[in-house]
Amino acid sequence: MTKIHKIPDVVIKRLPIYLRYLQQLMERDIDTVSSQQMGEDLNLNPAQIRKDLSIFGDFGVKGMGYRVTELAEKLISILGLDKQINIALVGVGNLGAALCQYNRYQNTSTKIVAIFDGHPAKVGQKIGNLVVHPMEDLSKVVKELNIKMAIIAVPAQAAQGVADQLIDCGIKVILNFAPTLIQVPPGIKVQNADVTTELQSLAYYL
Ligand SMILES: NC(=O)c1ccc[n+]([C@@H]2O[C@H](COP(=O)([O-])OP(=O)(O)OC[C@H]3O[C@@H](n4cnc5c(N)ncnc54)[C@H](O)[C@@H]3O)[C@@H](O)[C@H]2O)c1
Repeated sequence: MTKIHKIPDVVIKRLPIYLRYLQQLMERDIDTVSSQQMGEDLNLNPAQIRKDLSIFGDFGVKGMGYRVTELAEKLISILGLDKQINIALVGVGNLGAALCQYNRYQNTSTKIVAIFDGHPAKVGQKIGNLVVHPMEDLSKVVKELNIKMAIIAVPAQAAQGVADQLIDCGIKVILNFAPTLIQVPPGIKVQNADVTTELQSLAYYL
């Protein structure tokens, strides 16, 4: 499917939320859903949902709402999840190992397929069915497994260096768990995952 460019990041971030919700409806054999119902269940504005989805085409059926399976398939295609996306993870410490174990049990198209660590004691260790590679193998393994997405789970002071190495190897998108801002060249996408800032913004509602 041809990608529609310049979709706001906030919209792209909502698509997997819609998809997970639609998949839950499919498990319950629900065929159609209105934007009103989606809004209520997802705690989102129905007008916002209609606006988001209309960017990608006319999926709604008047008086019926959205056909659940059809919309889920469209979202899978839009997000590029109709094929397996191989992921490299760098930093197999507490967080990296946990992410790796979690990912193994997920029946999703995004899969951690190779793990790397800079510490000699970590190299060769088995986490689930994956063996920790040394950083020296990064370029070779990334190319062999056609990896374009990576997760950074190293300490903050090592994150930029790791990001640079990943980009040099051909990585295009990075999920960064280190609490630091990474500088990347144009064309590379970084998303930061930070439990602390999430908690801090939640504190406002107390
Ligand atoms: N975003 C979040 O919500 C969240 C939550 C917990 C931890 N973190 C962050 O995630 C990161 C990892 O946390 P942790 O508790 O797993 O740390 P950890 O010390 O247990 O693990 C870090 C791992 O990175 C490896 N490493 C260090 N420098 C490296 C380099 N240059 N190249 C390759 N590997 C290298 C270490 O050998 C170690 O195995 C930290 O930046 C931490 O602040 C984020």
